Amino acid sequence: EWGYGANNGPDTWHEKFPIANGPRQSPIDIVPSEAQYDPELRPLTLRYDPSVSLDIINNGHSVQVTFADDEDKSTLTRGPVTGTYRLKQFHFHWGSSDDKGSEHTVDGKLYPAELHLVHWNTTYPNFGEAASKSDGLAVVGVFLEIGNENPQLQKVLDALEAIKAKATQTTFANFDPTLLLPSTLDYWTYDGSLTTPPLLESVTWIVCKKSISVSPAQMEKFRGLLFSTEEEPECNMVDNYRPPQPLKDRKVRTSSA
Ligand SMILES: O=C(Nc1cc(S(=O)(=O)[N+](=O)[O-])cc([N+](=O)[O-])c1O)Nc1c(F)c(F)c(F)c(F)c1F
Ligand SMILES: [Zn+2]
Repeated sequence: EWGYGANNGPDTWHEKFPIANGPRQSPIDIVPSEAQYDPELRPLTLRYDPSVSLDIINNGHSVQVTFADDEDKSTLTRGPVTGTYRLKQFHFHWGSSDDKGSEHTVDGKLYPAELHLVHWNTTYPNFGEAASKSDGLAVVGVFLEIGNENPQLQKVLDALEAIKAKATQTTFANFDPTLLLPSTLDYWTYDGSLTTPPLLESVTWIVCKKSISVSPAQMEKFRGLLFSTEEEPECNMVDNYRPPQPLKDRKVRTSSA
């Protein structure tokens, strides 16, 4: 089973998922001076409804909050996409120390963590169908930076005690992910992939320029999670990030000059 360890980590994924060496893999190092301002890019419109948040899961790779996606209640529109994309889940990637943890980097800078909000294109019947199409998914990435305690993030962290081990979950109702977003939604965008197997090249990445805060104590809460099940020896869930991949024949566009 793939993971982030020495024997099953990102450098081995190509064995079962050859697309790992494909033309549009994620994450990437974002170089702001090389990003192309595109005046046709519209503001990103995120409209989230807390009533459709369902549960919080330790899936053995990350902590994920899932949403009911049978109606257009939590959507992503405009920005670099056409049509309507529905929020399916959000999750995080983080490090074993504050000097690493994000998947995207900016001029080589790593952040302590990165939030991913995963949406699927409603021109397709469901998430699984969309995930195999080149315009099927849109993931919003938000960097977490060490600073003041983040009260909205704390609601997620307070639920972690109940889902310490892999394959555990609990209900997580009335959570509004809007409160996890930065104050302005200027972004970089490029065509990429899932950053975990199956690494499908179906993601329009929308990486926010502004970060949100996380305190050192809050980072420690993420690090208390386990990759391991209740039956296995404890293995802390840390460094669950894929390193940057070759840009190859791609351009990064920016929504603001
Ligand atoms: O649902 C998925 N979510 C997902 C994506 C990422 S991601 O880091 O790749 N991402 O896109 O942000 C990270 C985590 N995570 O919990 O760490 C995730 O759970 N992945 C996924 C899948 F598991 C499949 F079996 C599949 F068929 C498919 F189409 C998928 F897209
Ligand atoms: Zn992710």
